[in-house]
Amino acid sequence: MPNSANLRQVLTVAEMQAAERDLMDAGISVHELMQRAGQGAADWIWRMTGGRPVTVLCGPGNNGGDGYVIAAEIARRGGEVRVVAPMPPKTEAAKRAAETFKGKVTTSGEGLRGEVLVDCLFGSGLSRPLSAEHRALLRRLRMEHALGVAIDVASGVDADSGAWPEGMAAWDCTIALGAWKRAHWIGEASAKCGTRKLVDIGVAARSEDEQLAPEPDFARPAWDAHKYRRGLLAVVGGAMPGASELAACAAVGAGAGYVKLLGSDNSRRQLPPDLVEKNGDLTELLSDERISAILVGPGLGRGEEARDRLAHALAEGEPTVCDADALHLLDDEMLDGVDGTKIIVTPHEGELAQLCKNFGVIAASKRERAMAVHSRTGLTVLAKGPDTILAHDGGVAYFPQGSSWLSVAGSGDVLAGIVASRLATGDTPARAAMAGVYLHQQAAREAAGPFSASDLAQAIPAAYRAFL
Ligand SMILES: NC(=O)C1=CN([C@@H]2O[C@H](COP(=O)(O)OP(=O)(O)OC[C@H]3O[C@@H](n4cnc5c(N)ncnc54)[C@H](OP(=O)(O)O)[C@@H]3O)[C@@H](O)[C@H]2O)[C@@H](O)CC1
Ligand SMILES: [K+]
Repeated sequence: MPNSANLRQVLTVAEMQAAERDLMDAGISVHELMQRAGQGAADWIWRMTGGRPVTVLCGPGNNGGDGYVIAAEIARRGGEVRVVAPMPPKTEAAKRAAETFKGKVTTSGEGLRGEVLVDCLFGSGLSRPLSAEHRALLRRLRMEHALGVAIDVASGVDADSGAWPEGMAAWDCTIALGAWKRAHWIGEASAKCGTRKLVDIGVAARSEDEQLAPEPDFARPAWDAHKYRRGLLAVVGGAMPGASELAACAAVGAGAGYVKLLGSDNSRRQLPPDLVEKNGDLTELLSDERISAILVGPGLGRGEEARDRLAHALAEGEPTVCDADALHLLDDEMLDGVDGTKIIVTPHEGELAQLCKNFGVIAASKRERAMAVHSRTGLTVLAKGPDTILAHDGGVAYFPQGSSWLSVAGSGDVLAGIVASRLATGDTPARAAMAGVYLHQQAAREAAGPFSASDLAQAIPAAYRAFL
């Protein structure tokens, strides 16, 4: 994924329209933008499909206009291409684009069997749900073509929420025009848009409020590094030691120089050789000045003792990751006198709902819930799941979708360990969370599912190397 700011920004439909106006104010016509968008998309389609017969479904607006540019360009390159246009072009730019396509145009495409379907029925200008007729047309054409490519956003998708039209088949590829929209990264649309490509049409970086998280760029330890300088992470264990051990194992390979497990019992268990465990009075154990970050929550329990251990951990004022059980115990009372901006919470859907309840937050979508908890508390909120969303002091960050093999018990403990390890190295909460998600996803690639959570933890050093 490109790392420059304008190619990472995620724009709403309204922001995209404003960006388009800015470009026009700078003297670039809609026609020129459509040429850039359509030619760029045709380029990707040509590369992906290698000249196989293409059907372009064109709607009445500028998304349809892009479709005519794509069709004309494929024909110019010698490809076999036809257009299905259930409605004639309505906008000036689309009419002009339609004139440049000299090939076959039909209104229904009945009896057409092709190899590649390019969907330009509706894009970001969708103003109401798809009619039954349009749904049926899309479904039929999609079934009759082996490969489906959606232009900008799949027809019928709400570009701002990622809501997917019921019963609509998934696409193999979606080519975003000008900038990413939220639907490329969140909601059901993010899971069904297939491979994502972005065509740069010259939209400038407008704001960093919403962006695709940049990939981490790790460096080797400095020549004079030692284990404490690289970061000492304290993992506060609790009633169920397995989860905190797993998180600690994951943390070992993710950047911190030293990971210490602070247990709550003295029972002798077989620990992995890289883990150091200390038992005893938590306040005393946490008083080690060299500790640079704390992880608390996995296996903590939710009773009085757990509450007490969490309060002790937070009282240290160190950069801290709160996960799992800690997310049930966090509330205004627990955060009283604590600097929330130093804390990352890593909730899944259910835990995010619990946080909302604990902090009296009511919001409709996962994105809004994460943002509301962040603005209410100052916490950095990493709302994990198939569409992970990070609400942080710089705005909202989105991520490519990770492997579905990550849906395994203990996967969340591994993520918490990785994020905490990054925090221990001195990363800001936002950077630690972003790097953590990418490392977790890369570890899943390295472990090549199906894997257990401990296989995943073992794959972290290899994942780390991928970002060096
Ligand atoms: N922004 C940029 O910089 C650039 C944008 N570009 C492209 O423009 C696209 C946005 O174009 P757009 O605004 O013309 O909207 P689009 O999606 O074609 O649809 C609007 C038409 O569909 C109609 N309509 C809507 N919903 C309907 C429904 N359910 N059922 C039936 N009709 C429905 C609607 O009718 P109306 O609501 O007016 O009745 C109107 O006629 C964008 O996705 C990108 O591909 C690039 O070319 C260049 C740079
Ligand atoms: K489309």
